[in-house]
Amino acid sequence: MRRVEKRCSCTRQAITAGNPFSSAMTPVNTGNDPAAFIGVHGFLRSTSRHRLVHTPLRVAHRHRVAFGCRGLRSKLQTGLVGLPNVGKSTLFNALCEQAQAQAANFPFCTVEPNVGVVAVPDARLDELARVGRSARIVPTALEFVDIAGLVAGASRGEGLGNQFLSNIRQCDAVVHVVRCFQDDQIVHVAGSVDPVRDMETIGLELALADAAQVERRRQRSARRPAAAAVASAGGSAGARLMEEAERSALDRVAEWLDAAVPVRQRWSELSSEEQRSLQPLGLLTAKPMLYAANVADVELADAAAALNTSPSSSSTTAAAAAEGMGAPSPQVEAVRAYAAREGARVVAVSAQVESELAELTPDERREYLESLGVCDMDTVGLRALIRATYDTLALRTYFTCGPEETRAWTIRRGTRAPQAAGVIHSDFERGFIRAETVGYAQLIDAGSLATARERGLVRSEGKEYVVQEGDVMLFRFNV
Ligand SMILES: Nc1ncnc2c1ncn2[C@@H]1O[C@H](COP(=O)(O)OP(=O)(O)OP(=O)(O)O)[C@@H](O)[C@H]1O
Ligand SMILES: [Mg+2]
Repeated sequence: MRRVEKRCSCTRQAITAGNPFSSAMTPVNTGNDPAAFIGVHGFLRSTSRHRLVHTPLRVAHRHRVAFGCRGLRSKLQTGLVGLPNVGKSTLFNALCEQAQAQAANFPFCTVEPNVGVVAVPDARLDELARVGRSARIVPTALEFVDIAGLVAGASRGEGLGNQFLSNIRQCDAVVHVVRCFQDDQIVHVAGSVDPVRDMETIGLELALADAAQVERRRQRSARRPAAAAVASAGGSAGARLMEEAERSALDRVAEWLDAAVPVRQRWSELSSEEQRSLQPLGLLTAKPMLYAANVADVELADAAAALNTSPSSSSTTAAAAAEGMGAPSPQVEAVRAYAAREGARVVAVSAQVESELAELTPDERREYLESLGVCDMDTVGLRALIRATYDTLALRTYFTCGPEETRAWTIRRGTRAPQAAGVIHSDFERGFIRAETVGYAQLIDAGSLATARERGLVRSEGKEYVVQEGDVMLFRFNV
């Protein structure tokens, strides 16, 4: 078995997103029968009244993007957060299958945040492409951001300063990377490996940063003229209500943070006005978060077997034994128990294994993973982490499928059909007429769009339709 030495940066070119499952990017059966295509060419023809369109656009993969340009971002960003030297950049490189971030055995190796585009694995794409005889597959993608390590006191400017907290503020979700691997050669800023202490340290710094932010906001709103006075001076009732919502939200959140409770844990207790009033603050502990337990290579199989059980289960040892795996290490068990108390999800990864896999041929990968006792990479490592991140962000996928391509699109839960169409192009939203829609399972079962139509499975959905996970859609629009 070839073991790969630690990669240094700049040894490989940035490569396209989609490589976590690059086989899915290769063309599938193109077929010769246009009539058999889903979304036949007629859908692309313009008529005087309207056009029917399926995915004419090409995916715009980016390898480096301007950080913090929220208005320009097309993809949701997830920040990799944690203490220095816990493996964030190694994981980031593996996620992006590129060595664009410098990963090395010294704390504060990363200073500027690196941003990479990562394809979201989805086995349904292959099936759809087969049915649609699509020339290619385009998965949907997320952006990951490799953020500098935080240390105790970061909220007061310790370490490399609390500007890194503002890097986290720009993200939509957080993956907290926790070191569970023992290796005397790899420096730990606190001198020993203790994942729960590390989780508390980072959690506390984020809570302190939020508390300071909330306090500043409270002081500012105290300096504002009282709402009643504004109202009597002609201020709108809506503005007054919003101001009241903000005051009460700030009071409640300050109380939770005082007790070191992450805001995300109690977010649903806030009214929708209170939630809206807090949005501009970008509170760090309000962001969806999951833990990535970074384990040693030999621990990966056992850790994954333990952590893939439900976060609320009280013990994983029995579950692991039932799976025929060994018990997880005490570190992994401690991470699982801590996360369970918070109701957070944990995914086992080995940044080291992932970075080594990226250097191997498919046969070598299989051999290496088997030697580690890992049979199914979908349930451990990066694929599991990407999927878990997607779920943590409460995202949904719908598909478009035609001879040119089968493609996955990301929307937030609860998105209506016109806004879902707008993810493809703003014209589709502006001129939305209706969406021809069939569920993924029904389409696969029917074997072709024609058969699905014959069976009455293709519905014509209007502007109020809330797009469901796995919908396959064709948008009819007129601009
Ligand atoms: N699972 C693992 N097992 C063994 N070594 C690992 C593992 N994960 C990461 N490492 C090693 O830990 C060291 C630190 O990794 P890396 O530079 O990715 O940390 P980082 O969290 O990005 O640090 P910083 O915050 O300083 O940027 C590297 O030498 C890397 O090879
Ligand atoms: Mg780093």
